[in-house]
Amino acid sequence: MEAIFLVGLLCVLFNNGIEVDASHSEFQNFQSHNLTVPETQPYRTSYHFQPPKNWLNDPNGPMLYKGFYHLFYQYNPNGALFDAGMVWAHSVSHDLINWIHLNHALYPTEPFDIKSCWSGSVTILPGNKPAILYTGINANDTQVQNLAMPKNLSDPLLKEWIKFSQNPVITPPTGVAKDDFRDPTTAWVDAEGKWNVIVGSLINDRGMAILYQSEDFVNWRMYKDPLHSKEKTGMWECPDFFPVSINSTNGVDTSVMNPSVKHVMKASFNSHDYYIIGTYVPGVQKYIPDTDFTSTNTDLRYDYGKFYASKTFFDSIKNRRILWGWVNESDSSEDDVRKGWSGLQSFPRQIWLNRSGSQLVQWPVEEINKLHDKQVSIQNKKLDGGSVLEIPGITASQADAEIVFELPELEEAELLKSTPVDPQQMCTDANASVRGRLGPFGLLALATEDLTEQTAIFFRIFRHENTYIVLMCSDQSRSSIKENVDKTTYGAFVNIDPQNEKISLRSLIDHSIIESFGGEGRTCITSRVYPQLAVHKEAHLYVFNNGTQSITISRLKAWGMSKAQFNYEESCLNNEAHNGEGLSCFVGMFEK
Ligand SMILES: OC[C@H]1O[C@@](CO)(OC[C@@]2(O[C@H]3O[C@H](CO)[C@@H](O)[C@H](O)[C@H]3O)O[C@H](CO)[C@@H](O)[C@@H]2O)[C@@H](O)[C@@H]1O
Repeated sequence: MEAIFLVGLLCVLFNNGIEVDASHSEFQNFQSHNLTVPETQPYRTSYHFQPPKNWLNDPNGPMLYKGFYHLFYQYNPNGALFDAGMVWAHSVSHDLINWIHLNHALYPTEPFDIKSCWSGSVTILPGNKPAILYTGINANDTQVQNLAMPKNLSDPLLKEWIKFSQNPVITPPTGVAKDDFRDPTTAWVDAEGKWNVIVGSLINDRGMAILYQSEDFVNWRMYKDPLHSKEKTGMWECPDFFPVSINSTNGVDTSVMNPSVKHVMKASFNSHDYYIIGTYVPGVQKYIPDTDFTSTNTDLRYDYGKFYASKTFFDSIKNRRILWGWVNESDSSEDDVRKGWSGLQSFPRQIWLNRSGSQLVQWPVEEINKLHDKQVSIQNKKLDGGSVLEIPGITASQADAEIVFELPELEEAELLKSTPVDPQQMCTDANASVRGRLGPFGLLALATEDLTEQTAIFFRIFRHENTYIVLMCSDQSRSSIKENVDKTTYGAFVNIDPQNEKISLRSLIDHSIIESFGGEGRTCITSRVYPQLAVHKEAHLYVFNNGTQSITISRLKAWGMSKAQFNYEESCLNNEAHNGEGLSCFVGMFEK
C-alpha cells in the first residue's frame, strides 16, 4: 500500500472509472498495521462487544453499580443459533470498553423459567439495590415475568442472583396470548412512591405496552389501560420508556418527571427499533405522543440499518443515558455455525433529545477515545467530482473516521420532484456507483485496493421546493464477493439544512460491522458485512465523491483502533466449574 503513495499515484480504477488521487501531502503516520483479529476469524470484532463464542441477542438490564458497568445479554450457551434454553450472560466493565465475561447471571432452573430466561431490565431500588425483572418461558411455553435479586450486595460484580421464590410475579392477563407478553422495562417510581413497569404485548393486532403498578416491587397489579398502544405495529418486543431533558444533552434517571423532560417510548417490532417522543402524565397514566407511530417510513428509528431489541440506562456518574442495541448477522445460519458465533452489541451510544425536541441524537460514548491509535488528519481538501482519496496509515479494518464536508454550490443539487419518497428505496435505486450532482460522497469502508469490495456510506443532496434534503445511504451491494449474504442497502434522511450547516459523517469500522452517524448523530445506520478480500491488511478506507460537483473535506480525522480487552476464563464461562470467587477473571484487566 505504501508504494502507492510513494509514487504519488493518480490512477483510474477499473471498476467504476473513479479517479484515485493519492498524491496528498497531509498524511502522516505511515505505520504498520496493528492487526489483532485472528486470520481464521476475519469477522470477529476488535472493539464491539461479543462473547467468545455462540449466539447473542438482546442487551438486557444494563446498569452502573458500585463503579462497574454491567451488561447482561441474551445468550445461547449451547450453540451459534437461537434456541430454547436462553440465559442471561453477564459481563462487567469499568469503562464500557474493556470487558470481563462472568458466570451467567440467570439460566433456566425453575418451573417459571425452565425453557428460557428471556429479556428484561434492571431497576435500582432504594438503598442502591438492583432488581431484575425478566421474562421466563415456563414449561407450558407461557411468557411470565419473574424477579431476581443479587445474592450479595457488597459484591460490586453482582456475580450471583437469586430468583424470587414466589415467581412469577406477573402472568399474562386475560385476552393476551401466552407467547405475546414479554420484556419488562426498567421500572420508575411515581410521586406517591408507587412502582410502574411496562411489558410488551399484542392484542387484536394492536402492539402495546401494558402497565403494571406495585407498592413493594413484588405484588403487581395491571393498570386499567395500557400506557400506550398502536394498531398494526405488531408485538412490541423490548419496550423502553424513559425521560429525556428538553434543554440538555445530559441524561436523567428513569423516575424523573417534571416539566423539563419529555418521555421517549421505544418499541421493537417488524425488525426495527421505532420510537416516539411525547408527554407523560403520571397521575392519569397517560402518554401523549407529539406524533404517534404511523407504520410508514416516516416513523423515527434509532438506526436505519441492523439494530434491534435495544435498551437504555442512566449512567449516574457521567449524567448521561446510554443506548445498547443488538446487531444481528447478515450471513447465513450455516455460516454462523461454521464461525461458531452470531450477533454483536452495538458500540454504546450516548443518547439525548435535539434542541427542537423533534428527534433523538446518538453519539459513541466518549470512552472510545481510549482506543484511538494512529491518527490521520486532513483539512480543506477539495475533492473533485469522480475522485477517490485514500485515508492511509491506519488499520482500515478497525477504525474510527469522522469527516466534515463543505458543499459549495447547493443550487446545483438535483431536483426531488415529489415527496413522500422512501429513502431506503432511493439508496437502492441509485447506489454509490450512480453519479449524481451533489453526491454520492462519503466513505468507502472495508474496501479492496481495486474497489471490487467496498461498503459505501454516503450522502446525496436534493433540492425540493425551497429546501434541501439530505439523503444518507449505506450501500452493502458490493461489500463482499461472497454470495449468500444479505446485502440490502439501507437509507434514511438526515434532518439537516445544508444551507446553514456542514454535513458530517462518522463511521466506526470493526471487521464485520460498520456503525455510521450522519449529521452529528441525527441519523444512524449500522451494517454487517463479510468481505472476503478486504480483510486485515488488505482492507482500505477511502473518501469518495462520485457527484459531478466538487466538494471540500473541511476536516477529516481518522484513527486506527486498538483492540479492547475481552477477558474471560473457562471458569467464568462454565457454571459448573465456577467457584463463585471470580476475581481471577480480572487478571490484567485494570492495569492500564
Ligand atoms: O431471546 C428472546 C428475546 O428476544 C426477543 C427480541 O429479540 O424475541 C425474539 C423472538 O424470536 C425471534 O428472534 C430470535 C432472536 O431474537 C430469532 O432468532 C428467532 O428465530 C425468532 O423467533 O422470540 C419470539 C419467539 O420465537 C419471537 O416472536 C421473537 O421475535 C425478545 O422479545 C425476547 O425476550
